[in-house]
Amino acid sequence: MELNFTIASRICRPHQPHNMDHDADHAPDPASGPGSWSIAPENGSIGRASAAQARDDVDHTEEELELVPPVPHEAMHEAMHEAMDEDPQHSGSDHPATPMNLSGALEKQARQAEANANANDSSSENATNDPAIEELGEKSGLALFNNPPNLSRIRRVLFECSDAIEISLDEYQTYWPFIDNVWVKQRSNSSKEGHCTTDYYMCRLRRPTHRTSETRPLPEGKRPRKKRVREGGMCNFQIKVVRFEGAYSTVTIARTPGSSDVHSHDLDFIDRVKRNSGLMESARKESCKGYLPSSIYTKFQEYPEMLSEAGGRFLTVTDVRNVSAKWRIQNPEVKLIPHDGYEYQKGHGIVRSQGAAERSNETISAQSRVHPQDSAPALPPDILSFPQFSLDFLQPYLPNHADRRGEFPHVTLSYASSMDSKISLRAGMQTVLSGPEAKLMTHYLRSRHDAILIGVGTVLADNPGLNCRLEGAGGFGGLGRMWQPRPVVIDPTGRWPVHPDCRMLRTAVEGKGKAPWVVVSPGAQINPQTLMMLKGYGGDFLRIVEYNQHWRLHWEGVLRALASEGIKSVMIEGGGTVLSELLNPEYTNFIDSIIVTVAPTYLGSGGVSVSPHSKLDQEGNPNAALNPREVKWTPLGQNVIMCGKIRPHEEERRGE
Ligand SMILES: NC(=O)C1=CN([C@@H]2O[C@H](COP(=O)(O)OP(=O)(O)OC[C@H]3O[C@@H](n4cnc5c(N)ncnc54)[C@H](O)[C@@H]3O)[C@@H](O)[C@H]2O)C=CC1
Ligand SMILES: Nc1nc(O)c(N)c(N[C@@H]2O[C@H](COP(=O)(O)O)[C@@H](O)[C@H]2O)n1
Repeated sequence: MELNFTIASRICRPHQPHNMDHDADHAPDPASGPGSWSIAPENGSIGRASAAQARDDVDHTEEELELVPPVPHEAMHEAMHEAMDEDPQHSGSDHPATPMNLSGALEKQARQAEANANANDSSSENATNDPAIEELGEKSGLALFNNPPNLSRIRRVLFECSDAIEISLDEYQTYWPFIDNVWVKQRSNSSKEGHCTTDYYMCRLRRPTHRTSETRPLPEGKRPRKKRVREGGMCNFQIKVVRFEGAYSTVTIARTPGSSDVHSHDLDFIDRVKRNSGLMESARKESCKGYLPSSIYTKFQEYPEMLSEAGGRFLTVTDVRNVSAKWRIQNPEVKLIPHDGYEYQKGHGIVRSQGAAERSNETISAQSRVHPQDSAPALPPDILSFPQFSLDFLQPYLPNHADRRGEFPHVTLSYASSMDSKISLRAGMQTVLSGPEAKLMTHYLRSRHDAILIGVGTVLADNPGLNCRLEGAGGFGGLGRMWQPRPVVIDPTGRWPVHPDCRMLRTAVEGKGKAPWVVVSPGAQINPQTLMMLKGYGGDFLRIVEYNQHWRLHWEGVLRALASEGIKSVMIEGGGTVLSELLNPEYTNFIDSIIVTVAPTYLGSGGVSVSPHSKLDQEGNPNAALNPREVKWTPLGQNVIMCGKIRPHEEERRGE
C-alpha cells in the first residue's frame, strides 16, 4: 500500500499568525502554508516571508492604552493598592504592602550577589554584572543598539520578581520590552475611568503552544485541527503588572499569590526560545535604513557583552531577517547594503572588506580598552584554509538557485568511496577516505548547499559536526551562522539520543554551525525534554508522513518538506543505506548531481557499500543499475573526483 499524502510538521512550532516567534535560528511555521518562511540568502530579495509574519514579536494583543488626564496622588495609590490586592484566585497578596523601587531591588540583588560570592556562577548573566561592561554599554556610541543602564541586572530583577517593585512608567517602558519574551499575557483588567490597568502574565513555559497540523488547503468550512506542540506547565510563575497612569504614573510588578516562588529555569533558557522585543526593535530600526540582515547581525555580534545584556545571546540572523521582513516587503526596490567596512561575498556572507581594518582600528581599540581579548578573536583550531586549487570543475554540478523548481531542492549526493564501492570498513565505523584536498572540496561543497543530510546510522557511527569549517564560513573567521548548512538527520524511530554533548549541538553552541533538524515518523516517541532541548539549540524535529510500499519514508516527501522549510539545496553525504536507496530508479528524478571522491584503496567485503538494486533489461538480462551522465573525472591529491548528473533531461523524462 502506498500512502500518498505528506504532512511535514515541526513539532513544537507554535502557530501564531499574528505573532511571529523569534525562536532561536527558526522561522515561522511551515504549516502556515506557502509564503511562510524565508531562509533564502539575502541578496536583497526577501524570500517568501509574508507581511503578517513580519510583525514584531510581542504577545501584546490588547489595544494600546490611552493616556488619561492627571489624577490626584492619593487616588492613584488607592487605585494601585486596590489593584494590587485584587486577584481572581486568591484574595490578598504574599508580598510586602510597600513595593520596592528599582534601586532598592538592585541593591537587594547586589547584597544577595555578595552573599553568594562563593557560589561560583559562571553564567554570562553574572559576567555582565562587570562594571566595565556596564561602562562599555553606557559609553558605547559605536554599537547599533543602545542598552539602557544596568540592563542585565534589571532584566534579572524583572525576571525573578522576588519582591514586588514599583517603578515609574518611564522605567517600565524602557525596560519591559527587554524582558517581555519571558511573559505571556493572560488577561487585562481596567478600572472604570481607565486610570489603572492590571495585566496578568504567566511565564511563557506555563502556556502550551499549539499549531495546526495541516499543510494543505482544507475542505470549505473545516477548521484546521490544533495540535499541542509544547506541553504547558513547565513553569508556574505568574505576575501581575499594575499600571497607574496619571500625574504620577507608576507601575507595580508583583508575583500573584498562586505563583511559584521562582521560575523552573533560568533567563537564558527563555532567551534561547524567544527574543525580546526591545532587542528586536533595534534590529528592526537598523533594517529600515536598508542594511542587510546579516550585516546588522554581524554588527550586533561586535558587541557580545552588550548583546548578552540585552538578552540577545541567542540572536540569529534569521531573527534579524524576520524582523526586517515587513520593511523589505514594503520597499522591494531597495537594494540592501552592508555596513561601512563590510562587504557581501556570495557564499561567505558578510566579511570585513579590504582596507576596512585600518578604518575600523579606532572602533577596535575603543573596545579593546575594556576587553583587550576581544580585539583579535582567535580563530577556531579546526579551521580549514580555503582551497588554493581550482574547484571550477564542480560548477556545472552545483545548485543554481536561480533556476530551481520550487517544489524540491537541488539534491547532490556526495560521498567518499573505496575502489570496491565501500564507504566505511564496517557499519558504525568511521573511515577516512578523503585526502586533505578532497576534504577541503567537501567543505566547499557544504558551503554551497543549504542543508547536509545523513541517515541516523551515520550519526551514530561518526558523531559528525556537519558544518562548513572553511575559513570565512560562518563561525570560522567569517561572520554569522547563516552561511552554515542545516544538518538534517533521517531518524524515523528516534534512535538518536540527541544530547548537548553531541558534536552537532556543540558546534551550534559555539556558533560554528546550525543545530540539526531530525526527520521522524509520526509514531516516533520524542521525549518532551529532548524536544525543548533541541529547539533551545535552534534545531527541531520534522514529522513526515509519507511512506513507500516498504513502509520506509518516501524521499519525495522528505525533499518536499525540506523545500517547504526554505531549503533550496541539499547535499546528501550518506551513509550506505541512504545513498543506495536514493540511487534506485524510483528516485533518479529527484537527484541532480553525484560527486564521489574515489580513494585508492579496497576496504573489503565487510565494508558498508553504496550499491543500488540490480536492474534487468527487457529480456531479463542484467543491466547497469544507473549511468550518470555528463561525467567528469578530476584528480585531487591522492583521490579522483567523479562528478556526474543523474536526473534525466526534461525531454528524456517526457519520453521524447
Ligand atoms: N565515506 C563517506 O563518505 C561516508 C561514510 N559513511 C559511513 O556509512 C556508515 C553508515 O551507513 P548506514 O549504516 O547504512 O547508515 P545510514 O547513515 O545510511 O542510516 C541508515 C538509517 O537511516 C534511516 N533511514 C534511511 N533512509 C530511510 C528511509 N527511506 N526510511 C526510513 N528510514 C530511513 C534508517 O533508520 C536506517 O537504519 C557509517 O559507518 C559511516 O561512517 C557515512 C557517510 C559518508
Ligand atoms: N567526504 C568524506 N570523506 C570521508 O573520508 C568521510 N569519512 C566522509 N564522511 C562524512 O563526513 C561526515 C563527518 O563530518 P564532520 O567532519 O564531522 O563534519 C561523516 O559523518 C560522513 O557524512 N566524507
